[in-house]
Amino acid sequence: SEHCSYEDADIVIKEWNHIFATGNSAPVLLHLSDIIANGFFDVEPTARPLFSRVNVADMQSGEFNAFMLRVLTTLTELINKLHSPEVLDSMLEHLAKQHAAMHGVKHEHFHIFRDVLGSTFNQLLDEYNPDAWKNCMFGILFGISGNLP
Ligand code: HEM
Repeated sequence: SEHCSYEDADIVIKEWNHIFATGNSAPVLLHLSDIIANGFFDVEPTARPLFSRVNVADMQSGEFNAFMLRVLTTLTELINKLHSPEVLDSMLEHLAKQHAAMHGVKHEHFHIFRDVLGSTFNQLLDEYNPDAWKNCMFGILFGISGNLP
């Protein structure tokens, strides 16, 4: 199924928030950020200039780490709203507008990002149910990127 069921959402919420239950989430988030950013730019090096404002030239910099933490913190907020579709949709609509205003961000980038998140979480989360994540991330990623060129 491609629909994020209540049970799928429960699984994703639990598997993601396990990071925060450890009590030492910051290094885990930074490690995930690093793997995700490198994975994304390995596949799509031409997207690097889109992130020059956040100092992608030095991916260990405070600016780039802070940017990646904003993205993962936002993803956390979205995941935690999977049971509240109206709130989730309004958050996604806001993110869709922000991303649409960034020249050069394309729908295809979100397909790459989806695959990189999937393989990263599959390897690094303590528990990862691929079907639940696939079903629920579809709505999140499509909600941000559905109207992009
Ligand atoms: C789950 C997926 C994503 C989430 C939750 C997300 C979230 C965010 C957030 C919170 C910001 C900062 C907005 C601000 O405060 O100014 C941002 C900026 C940005 N995002 Fe995303 N994003 C996602 C995927 C992507 C993808 C796949 C791309 C691909 C090109 C992308 C490109 C950008 C760019 C270029 C910026 C602006 C960086 C800057 O500040 O100069 N995002 N995103």
